[in-house]
Amino acid sequence: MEKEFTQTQHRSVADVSPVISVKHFNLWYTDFQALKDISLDIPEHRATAFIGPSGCGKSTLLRTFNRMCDFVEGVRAEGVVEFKGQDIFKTDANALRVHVGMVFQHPNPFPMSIRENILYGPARMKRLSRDEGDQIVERCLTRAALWDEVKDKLNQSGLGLSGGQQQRLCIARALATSPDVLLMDEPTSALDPISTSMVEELMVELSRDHTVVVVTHNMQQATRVADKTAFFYLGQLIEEAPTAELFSNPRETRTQEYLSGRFS
Ligand SMILES: Nc1ncnc2c1ncn2[C@@H]1O[C@H](COP(=O)(O)OP(=O)(O)OP(=O)(O)O)[C@@H](O)[C@H]1O
Repeated sequence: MEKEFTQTQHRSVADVSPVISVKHFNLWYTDFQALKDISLDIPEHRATAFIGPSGCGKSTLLRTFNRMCDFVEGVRAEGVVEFKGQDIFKTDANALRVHVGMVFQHPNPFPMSIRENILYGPARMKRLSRDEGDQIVERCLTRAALWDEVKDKLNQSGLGLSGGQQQRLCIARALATSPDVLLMDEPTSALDPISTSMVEELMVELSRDHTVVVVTHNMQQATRVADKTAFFYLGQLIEEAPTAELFSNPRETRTQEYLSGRFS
């Protein structure tokens, strides 16, 4: 039987430069204010978790980081979000998404081969030789801990893989443009425990040379993978701290109540 992933060795987030900086950020869906005066730094090459009850704005903030919110009609934002010191609303959104990749809750391979899934992004950035393509495919699938399972069927459809394999394929696809930041929106909520464990291990591994930001409803997952955790409630950032500190010694009453299961 596979061993459950049990990482709890958090890395320090003190004095780590932020790769994303949010300053007094507000966001409205038409008249509804979903994010209220958020200020937060995302440390580079660390894993950060967003936790909080349903509807508190975690996914909205995550989707802001690569301007996915641009696709929603009626969205209005105020305040600043910087990626590597540049205001993301003053840069080209497609260029931003090359550097800030996304993995969704439900695995969503494109209806094409495993190889084509991986090369989808890179092939749009430059013309690739067969060798270059092969190298990217092997590097990304190896990084996503999927190479050994699929190396003999790279030309088969990505849709033919199991749910857990599909999610690792989506992670490999997100890695193919060599992003600095990987956004993950409840990436294991549709997966079985073994696949969940593999993806959690991957998040920790990837956060050594990428920045990982994960939205999760699973408190144990946040403690296992994240170096820093931010707790949101009704569109506000209530508290952010190194993960061990936030879970063992929350400062705010609402954080204490949420962590002790008094509301969900
Ligand atoms: N496209 C949209 N149009 C209008 N309102 C939206 C839209 N997306 C989200 N909202 C609202 O904004 C608020 C924050 O939603 P969001 O999905 O960011 O919360 P969340 O904390 O990620 O929730 P969950 O944990 O359930 O995914 C909710 O009240 C939600 O109904």
